[in-house]
Amino acid sequence: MGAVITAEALTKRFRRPVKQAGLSGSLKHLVRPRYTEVTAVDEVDLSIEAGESVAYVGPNGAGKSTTIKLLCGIIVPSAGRVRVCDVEPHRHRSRNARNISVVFGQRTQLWWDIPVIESLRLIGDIYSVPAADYERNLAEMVDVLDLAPLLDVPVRQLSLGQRMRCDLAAALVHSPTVLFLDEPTIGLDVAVKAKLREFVGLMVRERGLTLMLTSHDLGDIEQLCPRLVMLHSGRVLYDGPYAELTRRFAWETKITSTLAAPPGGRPEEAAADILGVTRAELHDLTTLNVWFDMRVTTYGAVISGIVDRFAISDISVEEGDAEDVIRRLYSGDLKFSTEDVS
Ligand SMILES: Nc1ncnc2c1ncn2[C@@H]1O[C@H](COP(=O)(O)OP(=O)(O)OP(=O)(O)O)[C@@H](O)[C@H]1O
Repeated sequence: MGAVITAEALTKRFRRPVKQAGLSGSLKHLVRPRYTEVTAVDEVDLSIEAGESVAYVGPNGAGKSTTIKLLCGIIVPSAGRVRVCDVEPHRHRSRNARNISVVFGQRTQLWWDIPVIESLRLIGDIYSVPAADYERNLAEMVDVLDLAPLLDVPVRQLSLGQRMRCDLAAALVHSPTVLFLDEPTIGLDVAVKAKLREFVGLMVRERGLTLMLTSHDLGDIEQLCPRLVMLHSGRVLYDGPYAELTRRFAWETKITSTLAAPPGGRPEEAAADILGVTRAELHDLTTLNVWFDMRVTTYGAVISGIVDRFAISDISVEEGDAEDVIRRLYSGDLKFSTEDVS
């Protein structure tokens, strides 16, 4: 099967007003408005095949939501090309809407005051789902998501986990080709998270659903998405297998040393002086954490540098893994060079 989602040099720029603080700032802005331009999505290339599950990750402000909005046709690109199921989303919004579904962990698409089953029926009607397809779809989702006790309950009376299960069912009533999940497991307990992931995985396997997921939850990514697209400042920083992230980015390794006694002077500076060390921190008087770049030095050289400078009673090494890379990406702590940005 061919690509379901394609983006070529997809770019979205926003104009943001520049205002000085206070009343005079607001008045000046009224008289002579000034704007600055923000490039939220910057020449992004993407090609996602039917049935693929892709995690779309990046720190706050990286451009994830803006990309999803472009793919949903809610906003118009400033430059570049985008197609979802052979439709230009912003030009044919309702045709695009038939092919996609979006679930936001923070918001519901169900009607707050009416029973869940009524919402599902309404969605079926809006999308003109044939009655037999609707019944078959509903029966499968009620079964797999264990919805039977919830169908007659108004949405406002549901717990977050119950509501998310219903929201997922609602998203799939019209059998979309593409599902966008935005932080689907935020705030859910471990058991509900597991159930949701299992359900989404099943839909991908059985229905050939194409999944694009944004999540801060590494479990979601690890369990659902073999492929990961990492975004930073609107640009694609990495696009490849989840498993290869470590080789590419986890070159920073940590050595934790327990010092025999609290060191005098400036221990962090002394440690940072060792070739290849990227940073050093002292905790609880005698715990010294040193991070180094595996591409420029070796464990042996760094350990001997530490031993030369400090009296050590214990030492341990912690290699980075994919989880660590993503955690550092989200915290803004991931170090990468401009060559990393494609
Ligand atoms: N309507 C808008 N007007 C002006 N700037 C915007 C608008 N929407 C987004 N931006 C800016 O575009 C950039 C990307 O925002 P976006 O919401 O896509 O990031 P994100 O990766 O989804 O972040 P988060 O994880 O915080 O949701 C940010 O700098 C944001 O301030």
